[in-house]
Amino acid sequence: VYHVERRPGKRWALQHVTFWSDDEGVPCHRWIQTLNKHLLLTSLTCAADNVRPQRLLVFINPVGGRCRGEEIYRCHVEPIFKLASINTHVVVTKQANHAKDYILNNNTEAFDGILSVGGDGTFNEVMHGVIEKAQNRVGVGETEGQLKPATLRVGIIPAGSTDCVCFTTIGTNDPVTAALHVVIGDNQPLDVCEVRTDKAFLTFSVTLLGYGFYGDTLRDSENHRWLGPSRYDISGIKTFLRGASYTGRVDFRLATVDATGPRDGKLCRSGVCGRFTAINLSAMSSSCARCPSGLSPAAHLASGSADLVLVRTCSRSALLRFLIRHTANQDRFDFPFVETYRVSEVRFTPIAKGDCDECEEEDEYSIASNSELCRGLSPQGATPNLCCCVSVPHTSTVSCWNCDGEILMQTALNVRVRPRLIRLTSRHFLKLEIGRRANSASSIHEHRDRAR
Ligand SMILES: Nc1ncnc2c1ncn2[C@@H]1O[C@H](COP(=O)(O)OP(=O)(O)OP(=O)(O)O)[C@@H](O)[C@H]1O
Repeated sequence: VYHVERRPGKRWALQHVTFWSDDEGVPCHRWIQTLNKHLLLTSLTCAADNVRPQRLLVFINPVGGRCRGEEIYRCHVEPIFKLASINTHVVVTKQANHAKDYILNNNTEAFDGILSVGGDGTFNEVMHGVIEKAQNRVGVGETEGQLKPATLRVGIIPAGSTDCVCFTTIGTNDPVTAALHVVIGDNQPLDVCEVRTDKAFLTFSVTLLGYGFYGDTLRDSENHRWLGPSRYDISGIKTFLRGASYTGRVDFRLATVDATGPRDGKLCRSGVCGRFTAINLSAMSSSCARCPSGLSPAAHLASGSADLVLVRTCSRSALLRFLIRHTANQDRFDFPFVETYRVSEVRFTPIAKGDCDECEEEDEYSIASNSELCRGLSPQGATPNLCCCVSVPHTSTVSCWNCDGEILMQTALNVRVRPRLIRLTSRHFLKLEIGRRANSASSIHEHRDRAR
């Protein structure tokens, strides 16, 4: 009998127990029948969507991370699925967007779920595919109304560079652990951020929307792809040394736990304006091996909100202290230049010259000097004539957005959290929630549901 054994570091391993019987009158197949019947009963008495999957569609990205996707799947995951009698249809992707197009153009009703073997980019493709399919081809993003939650579960077997989605949801980027979560039928709803410009839908995001520091780091890392995952370290150091900050206005709607409505008491904050080293919006804690507790450790997975972290312009030493706290288990928000909000909607606008009332004010944490002022056009020409307080030395007057590891060139964005839009084949680990989120009614409900 195969079973899951929990190991340190949130890892799960496959173990087995062998039973012997001296009584020849109890044939082996009766033991097996009884156990299978019991397993079936257990699944049926849990929530209906907790049933173990029997047929999965699997996409393998052969070029993600260290190009080990196929090897990881064949050596570590496929044997587990065979033991669990899960039938699979495997597609090795041939180019970007192959997985999304496949989902949209083929019948997926026969499957209990779709897995991506790769990094966050591959997962993102699969997620876009299932969300778009769930809208019955109405055209995702064409409407600003409700979006239908996707019923098909999506899962991730980590084989990428950062594997943020996997690490955040199951606590490790170990492929065997991820496969075991799939096998036992774990699933968890997940909020998704819908990203638009004023005119059009752009994309969905689940991990990080980062402007400034994380946007610049990603943009620079694209020049060093040949370095593999370590390109993020090199580019992170370069971005830190540049010390750029950008001017903009951030408007947002604070999240509350109640349903929305004209009398819901939701507050609408507007006009947080100034120079920012980083603007981060996380719909989940966004953790990875380097930053195990994540960019925003207490972000919920499925509460209809996201965590907005505004890092105002600051000295390099202050920024370094802020970044170092991400690697240790310390409060990274306990700095006077860091503001945090739990929000349901955000709008970001880069500020044009003359539009910023706060430019004249001396910023306590500013590292800009007049010699660093840059008044050129943005690289995209989208936001020309930027405010004179933009302190971007040497190169660019605007940053770009890092959207789950992909670059967005549009700088002015509207983001709305779409609650529980997809279901993930994972189990949210409770310790973090109980320890840090006990003051939230929604998390208390989540605990109660889970306890049931
Ligand atoms: N066969 C392929 N050839 C080229 N690109 C592909 C192929 N299959 C998928 N892709 C694209 O590769 C991109 C990167 O893949 P992925 O995100 O899985 O790896 P990564 O960037 O190394 O990992 P992470 O996102 O975790 O840092 C994805 O955006 C995906 O669309």
